[in-house]
Amino acid sequence: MNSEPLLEVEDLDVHFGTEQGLLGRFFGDDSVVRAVDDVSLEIGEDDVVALVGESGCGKTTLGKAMIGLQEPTNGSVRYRGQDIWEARTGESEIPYSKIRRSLQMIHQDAGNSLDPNRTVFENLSPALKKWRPELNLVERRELVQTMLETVGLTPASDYASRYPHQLSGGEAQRTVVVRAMLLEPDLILADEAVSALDVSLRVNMMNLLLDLQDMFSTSFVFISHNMSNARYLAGKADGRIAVMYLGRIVEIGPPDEIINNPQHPYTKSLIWATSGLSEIDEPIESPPLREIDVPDPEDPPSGCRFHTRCPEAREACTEESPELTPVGETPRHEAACYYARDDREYWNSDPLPGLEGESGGGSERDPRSAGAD
Ligand SMILES: Nc1ncnc2c1ncn2[C@@H]1O[C@H](COP(=O)(O)OP(=O)(O)OP(=O)(O)O)[C@@H](O)[C@H]1O
Repeated sequence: MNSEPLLEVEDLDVHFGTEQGLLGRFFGDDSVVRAVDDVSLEIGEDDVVALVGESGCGKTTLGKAMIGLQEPTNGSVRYRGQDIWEARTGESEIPYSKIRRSLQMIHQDAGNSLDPNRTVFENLSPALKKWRPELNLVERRELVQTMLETVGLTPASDYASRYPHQLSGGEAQRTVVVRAMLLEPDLILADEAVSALDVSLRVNMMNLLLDLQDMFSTSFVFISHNMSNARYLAGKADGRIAVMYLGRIVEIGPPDEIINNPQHPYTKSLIWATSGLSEIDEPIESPPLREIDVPDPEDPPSGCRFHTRCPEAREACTEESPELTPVGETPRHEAACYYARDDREYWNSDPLPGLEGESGGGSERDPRSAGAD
């Protein structure tokens, strides 16, 4: 990975106001969903990050903000040093059109993003016409067919003249991937790009994305609620897994570390929920959670947002939200958890009611009992 980041997300918030009606507004009840809250993340050249977390934790919102499709409430996203939203709204060193072309997205529902009344070539050609005006029709056709061949849609001339309804789900998805790749982007956001496919096609599709990533050195952000897929994609590409919970990244690191040496209790619960994932999997009957229900994102818990479900939670966790900090020996492994970093204030505070004396309270890791400072 090159040292200069391709994308820098800094202190990013994306908050959505919710419809309250006249009465709610009159009484000042302006509820806000903090879909993304204080997220910082760097994506390098030729870098791969798999973003995982439960439904509604903010993965798509963060992804869209990263490629300029969602306006931040606070904070910034910079592409090669240029603030994307400043570029969009005014003067900039890198024109917004260049940024737009460089940051592409592949949606889950490929079929719907193709025009049903146009052939594959006609679906793919307009973007080329716009962004590669130097190419004539013959050259555009050649390029489209070469890319169709690259993704295994052969004979390419046959596929180029098909209509979307003549494609299977996997073929439509490959067509959408070609459309994104034709623009030679620096980064592709693949939002649940394989989850709509049959299980048998998923691995093929993931392998294709990895091959393209390798061939063109394109950076990828894969959004997935599935830890196995995240591990496969980030593992093969020597990338990272970022775990999101209620708008925040709570742990990030190399896939082997995240899976076999998770530090955040939420990551542990995700791994628990995915059978056969961890090499150190010990059969635990019940989920490593105090509370199954996810809190209301309009009214998230104070302090660490996971504290209401966390088996390691102490009073300190209800007061302040821990920052992502390096954990363990492995570079690039960070967790936002007091327990993971043997925080003194945490260990000096009381376990939450109902957790006193439980094994989950982590007393055997208490650095005070080990004589740590
Ligand atoms: N345009 C919007 N207006 C209001 N709330 C929104 C909007 N978009 C997303 N949200 C809310 O923001 C939160 C995060 O949504 P988001 O779609 O980013 O989560 P996600 O992790 O991608 O979920 P999923 O895996 O189900 O797609 C959710 O509570 C969602 O209801």
